[in-house]
Amino acid sequence: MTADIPLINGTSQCTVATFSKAAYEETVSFYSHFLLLEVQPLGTSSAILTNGHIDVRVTFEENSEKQSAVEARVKALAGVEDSHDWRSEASESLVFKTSDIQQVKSRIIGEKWQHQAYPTDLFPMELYVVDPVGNVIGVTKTKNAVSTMPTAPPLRKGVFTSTAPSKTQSSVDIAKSVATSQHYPSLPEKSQKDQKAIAVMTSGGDAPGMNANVRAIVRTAIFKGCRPYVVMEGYEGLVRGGPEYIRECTWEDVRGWSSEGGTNIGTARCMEFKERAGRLKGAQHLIEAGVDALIVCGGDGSLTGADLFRSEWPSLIKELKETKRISEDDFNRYQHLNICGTVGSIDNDMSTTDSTIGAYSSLDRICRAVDYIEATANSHSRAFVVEVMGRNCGWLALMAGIATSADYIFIPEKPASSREWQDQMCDIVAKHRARGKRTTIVIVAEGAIAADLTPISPKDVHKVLVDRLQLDTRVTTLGHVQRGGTAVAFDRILATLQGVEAVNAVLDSTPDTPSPLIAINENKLVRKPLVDSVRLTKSVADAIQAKDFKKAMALRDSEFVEHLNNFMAINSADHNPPKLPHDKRLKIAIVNVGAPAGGINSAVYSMATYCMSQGHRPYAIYNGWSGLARHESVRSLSWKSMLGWQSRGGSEIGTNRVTPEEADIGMIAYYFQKYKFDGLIIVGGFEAFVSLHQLERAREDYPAFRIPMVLIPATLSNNVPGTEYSLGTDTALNALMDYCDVIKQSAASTRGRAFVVDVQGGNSGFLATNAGLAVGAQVSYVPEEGISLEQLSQDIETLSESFATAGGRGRFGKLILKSHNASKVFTPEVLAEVITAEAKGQFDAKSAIPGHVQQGGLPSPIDRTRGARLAIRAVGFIESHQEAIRKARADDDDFDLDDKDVSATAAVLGIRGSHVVFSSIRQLYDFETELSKRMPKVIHWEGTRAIADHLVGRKKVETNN
Ligand SMILES: Nc1ncnc2c1ncn2[C@@H]1O[C@H](COP(=O)(O)OP(=O)(O)OP(=O)(O)O)[C@@H](O)[C@H]1O
Ligand SMILES: O=P(O)(O)OC[C@H]1O[C@](O)(CO)[C@@H](O)[C@@H]1O
Ligand SMILES: [Mg+2]
Repeated sequence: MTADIPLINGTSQCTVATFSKAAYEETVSFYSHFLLLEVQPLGTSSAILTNGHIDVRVTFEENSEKQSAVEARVKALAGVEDSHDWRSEASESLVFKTSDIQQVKSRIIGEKWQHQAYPTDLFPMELYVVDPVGNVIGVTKTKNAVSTMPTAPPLRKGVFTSTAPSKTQSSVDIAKSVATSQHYPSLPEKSQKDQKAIAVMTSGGDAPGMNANVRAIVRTAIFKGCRPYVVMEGYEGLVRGGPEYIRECTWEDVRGWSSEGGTNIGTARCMEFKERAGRLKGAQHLIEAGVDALIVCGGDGSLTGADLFRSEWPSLIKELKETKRISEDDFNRYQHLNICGTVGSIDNDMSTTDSTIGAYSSLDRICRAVDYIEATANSHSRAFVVEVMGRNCGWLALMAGIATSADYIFIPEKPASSREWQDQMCDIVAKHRARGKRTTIVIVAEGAIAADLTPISPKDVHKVLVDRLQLDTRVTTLGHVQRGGTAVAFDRILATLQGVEAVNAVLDSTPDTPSPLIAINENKLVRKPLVDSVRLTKSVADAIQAKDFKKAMALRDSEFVEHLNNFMAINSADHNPPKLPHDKRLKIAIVNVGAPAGGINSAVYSMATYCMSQGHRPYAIYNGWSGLARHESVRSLSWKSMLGWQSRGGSEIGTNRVTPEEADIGMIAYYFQKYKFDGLIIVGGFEAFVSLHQLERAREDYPAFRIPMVLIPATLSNNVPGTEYSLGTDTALNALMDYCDVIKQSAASTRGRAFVVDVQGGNSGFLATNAGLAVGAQVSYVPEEGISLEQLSQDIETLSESFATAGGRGRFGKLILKSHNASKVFTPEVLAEVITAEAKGQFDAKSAIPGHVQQGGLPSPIDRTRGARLAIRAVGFIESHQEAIRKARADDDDFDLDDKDVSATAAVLGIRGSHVVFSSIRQLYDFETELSKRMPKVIHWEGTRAIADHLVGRKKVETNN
């Protein structure tokens, strides 16, 4: 059958639609072959179905300026190679094979539906939806590339038989014909052949964040025009097979999952999969289900299994073919196993990634528990031995040790002989007690061992503390509490972004590309070859088994080693002799500037204790620059005075927003001179950034500032140039996320309600964007974009559609996050009123103001441990720049501020991509800062916004700026 679609002049600006989002999705999932065409004002296009081929014709106006851009875009959308001869003189003709139609579908439907990566900058457009037999079954709107699909009967048949292109027939006419047609098309058999099916499974111990990972994979697969599947119960589901265990999934199936703990698709430890026979069944079942690609979210064991499965695949399918369990066709089609790992495990034991999904949630549970224990331990002056999980890996114990300033930790990577650990632990604990500490916390990793590989149990430790130190001691085994509860913000965001990246990786993969593992290094997602990560992970375990602990440490990721060294240095502060000789010992000051942020106290505590371990003298400038200028508020920090700071929120040494120039820079220089500071660490946000700039400029007039100075960014706004991460952002994100979870629950219970939440962050949309991603908010409005009327009405329309689709069924609470500075006119109250009015009784909206709750109470483990790490790096910076600045300082007349080596001695310590870097304040202030906005020029989280939108199906209106 041949059906022609009339040519349409695409200049029409009307909104045309034929079906609702739900109907659209239903249609898409019913038909496997769709073609969406775009029609631009620049030209015309048509599609003709001829015997298994779709012939797309694109005709461009002569000499159109945008012609080549459009042409390139059409080519890209169609997935055609450059080598295709798709142009002829008068009109262009592009012939797709039927298999190519899928490409068109997957690219265009997916992208169009979510409006991502669409050429909105090029032209307004119209879209046709054409079913496999050539019927136009939908036309969507033209203006600003926003497709509007209000509720209307689905699947109206509209067969256009005119063979002569009609330039007068508008898209409105077409839509009307479609909508008023009385005939429904006979629905063809679902053909899934060429559409990629992507399955996801969770395996091994469950980990908070796995659900967010599954949600992101399912929705991104749909977004990309693929069919998502879930494999229930981990490898057990693969081995059992069938539709009960390998299930196709829909957009709605995963609604709300990012806020749920555990894994909703089940997990297992499957012994059968460890045998070849089990994997053979798994391969057969995957092929039977038509799955093209498998994403495994699990720990080291699961990914070892995945890697083995991948390497064995050719022999597995060969055997399946020879034993006639799969057909020749299937054998040919499933030649390669397209597999990808997203690492989900609380243990954080996979090499090559800094963090596994779930590890920081587990750490959060541990830190809370130890914080609670501290109170009772303090009351009774008791010792507690706390056992934490981590079978072969000490990451949880180590990080908990830093975050709670535990007295001693046991981890499998650094065992000692039985005598050694007993002596060392008793020595440290006894000294801490002698200096007035009333509590003792010892953290034991589940897999702790002595140097002869014999396990060390909490009972063994308890016995030593009682027998040798006569301490009143209790043991607490935290157990599965550590795997329970919902994921922290970091895990939700990591899991979500890794899920999106996993689908991208699967779609990019060719038979020649190695199977990837999606890792994170510092702040950057990276694809690593799965086989290498598995090999490296195994080599750590092998080295431990071989008692080669040095090698085990060397094979561990560098961040792990850094944390361990830091823990030992901080912990030895009060009793080991200082490391550095007298002539290398310095006087280092620390000051807090700006609003309080989680992790600041940890930075001060770690800086001071690390200084002590090195032999430096740490000073605190209390109450910021004004405290110094007015009251000479400088005190040297003592070990005992800082007990418990690690886990406290706010700023123990006091903070405010006053800059040196506002306070009195001359007085500040005088006190710097008086105390003979050799280095300065500033912890704070944008005012701290400005402070560092002012001090650096003032070096000209005040030699006292000719010392190394470093800023550790700390602000929930995360707007300090030179870093992608500021202390306090994680604490704030969690505080906001917890708040949102609670009100979302309320909204969901009421069924028809949306909340507009006011979010802090100055001119930075970081908090709103990332919290939006973590809680699955429908919309986030940020200062970088503002709130346009068009976008607002589009968002209200989308909200209405969603509520209409839900029809009062199911848990359906909606959140709208609004950065406080996104709009002065649209306050949360006004937004809520407008939305309620526009909803016309269908639903209502309320405003919610979390306010300073967002500054967080207890600092998150991420902020505590990063605070420690960055503070110690900052001290290292001051140590390593002494020589350069001393030389420059020697000749006062010749002190050259602009000398590169000199300006490098005043820097911001930041995380940029996969690196921790020091960037000179001069460079940042002069070239990388939008001063009037108090923002960096480059917004590093911009890409996250598009992902957050596509995961909730938000439609974006094109803006001209
Ligand atoms: N060497 C292997 N070969 C084949 N399959 C394996 C292998 N190791 C593990 N698996 C499969 O992966 C499953 C989960 O592995 P494991 O129990 O080690 O958990 P994990 O993925 O490391 O997660 P976690 O340690 O966080 O609980 C196993 O039950 C088994 O089905
Ligand atoms: O809960 P299960 O299956 O007994 O497994 C416990 C193990 O799983 C882990 O929690 C990892 O998920 C390990 O830390 C622990 O040893
Ligand atoms: Mg494991």
